[in-house]
Amino acid sequence: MEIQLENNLQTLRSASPLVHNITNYVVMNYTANALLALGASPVMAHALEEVEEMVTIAGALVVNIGTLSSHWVEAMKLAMKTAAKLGKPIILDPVGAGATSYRNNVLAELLETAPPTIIRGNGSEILALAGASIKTKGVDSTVSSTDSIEAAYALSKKFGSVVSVSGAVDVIVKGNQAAYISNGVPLMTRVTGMGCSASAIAGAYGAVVKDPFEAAISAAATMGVCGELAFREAKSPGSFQIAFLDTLAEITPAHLTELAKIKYA
Ligand SMILES: Nc1ncnc2c1ncn2[C@@H]1O[C@H](COP(=O)(O)OP(=O)(O)OP(=O)(O)O)[C@@H](O)[C@H]1O
Ligand SMILES: Cc1ncsc1CCO
Ligand SMILES: [Mg+2]
Repeated sequence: MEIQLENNLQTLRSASPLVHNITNYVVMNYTANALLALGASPVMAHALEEVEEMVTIAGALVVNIGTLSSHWVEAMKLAMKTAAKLGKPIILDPVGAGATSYRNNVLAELLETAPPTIIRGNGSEILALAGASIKTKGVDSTVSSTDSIEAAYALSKKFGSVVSVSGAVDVIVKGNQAAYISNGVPLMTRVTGMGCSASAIAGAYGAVVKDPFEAAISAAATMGVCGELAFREAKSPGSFQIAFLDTLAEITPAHLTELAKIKYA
């Protein structure tokens, strides 16, 4: 399988798609900055009164349940329903799945509302979403991405979604296909919002790349390669956050093909 990493980044930058995010208070600002830095156009909107219109003008919808509450859930459902009707890609980040029963129940409702185009979460979240009785430590994973491959396949088959599991190796699954991306640096787990940015960037690629498997791979490779490049400049959490944003803006398509480590199975 040949992924057009370079073309996809160029297309993202020239199209600058509007990405509609319903995301959490913790990462809202960082996620918007990450999308802008890479070349997309973010909007954060969660009012029930406007999500329908916003999805209509957006290229993709990213739903992140990080700091959910009941009003937001209604807006998430309406936004997902609208995106599905309009054929726009839906990215679901099941933040904290497996930590509380409220999160698990809401996720079940969201999955019933509309099947996501891409589900992007860490190992624990993907296991929990697939129905395993796993206890996620708040929003942090307690298992490796490679321990959730079977869960990722099961979810992909059940919902027809691409499932992207982040970790030391990112595992991306669609049907019977899998891609393994060995980029990134462990420091990425020491700052908040890297996973949420990965999901938002999957939305940006999803808006411009037809095949969601390819979009998810491009997003994970972009995150991982940017992590490695940023780590050349910054070795501590605070400065790394800033260096990572700078790198999203500075990364060239050639960097991606030079540094991305992708294997297919
Ligand atoms: N040990 C690691 N080595 C290299 N890269 C990593 C490692 N762990 C995570 N990453 C990278 O960090 C990014 C975020 O993945 P992570 O699994 O931490 O997401 P997450 O748990 O959903 O994050 P959050 O909820 O805090 O936003 C991904 O791009 C992933 O590839
Ligand atoms: C720390 C945290 N808590 C709820 S959402 C969030 C951001 C990372 O997912
Ligand atoms: Mg996360």
